[in-house]
Amino acid sequence: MNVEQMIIEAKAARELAYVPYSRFQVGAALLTKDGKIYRGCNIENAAYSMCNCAERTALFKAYSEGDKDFSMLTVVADTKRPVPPCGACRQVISELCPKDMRVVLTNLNGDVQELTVAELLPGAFSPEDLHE
Ligand SMILES: O=c1ccn([C@H]2C[C@H](O)[C@@H](CO)O2)c(=O)[nH]1
Ligand SMILES: [Zn+2]
Repeated sequence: MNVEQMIIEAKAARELAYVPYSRFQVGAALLTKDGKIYRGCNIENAAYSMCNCAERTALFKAYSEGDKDFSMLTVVADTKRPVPPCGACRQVISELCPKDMRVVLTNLNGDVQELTVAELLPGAFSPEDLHE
């Protein structure tokens, strides 16, 4: 599975976004090490704080199906720059994905920014910090 195909998957996911409040559609695609793809879109709610981002939708779908080994995450939105994941998603990605995993951020203009999970959230609070 190559990056271009993963971006197509994220764009398809974006079409399903439920965004009556922000009108801001986001799509994500998460690739497992054995080649399965989980798509995610953002899903909003009239109780605004319940909104769930596309990245976390994809990750939670995979995790809840028992898939926990990931090799790439792509994210797309209609932004000027490649869409930057929010802080909450960076924290969740940081805990559930390998530190060296590729994260590919894009927009509808075809701009691409690629970074690793470690680069996405330097100094992340981690499970190792919980207990001495
Ligand atoms: O990387 C991002 C940034 C924002 N959103 C969602 C949250 C909310 O539904 C809308 C506006 O913030 O976009 C995502 O899904 N992913
Ligand atoms: Zn987010």
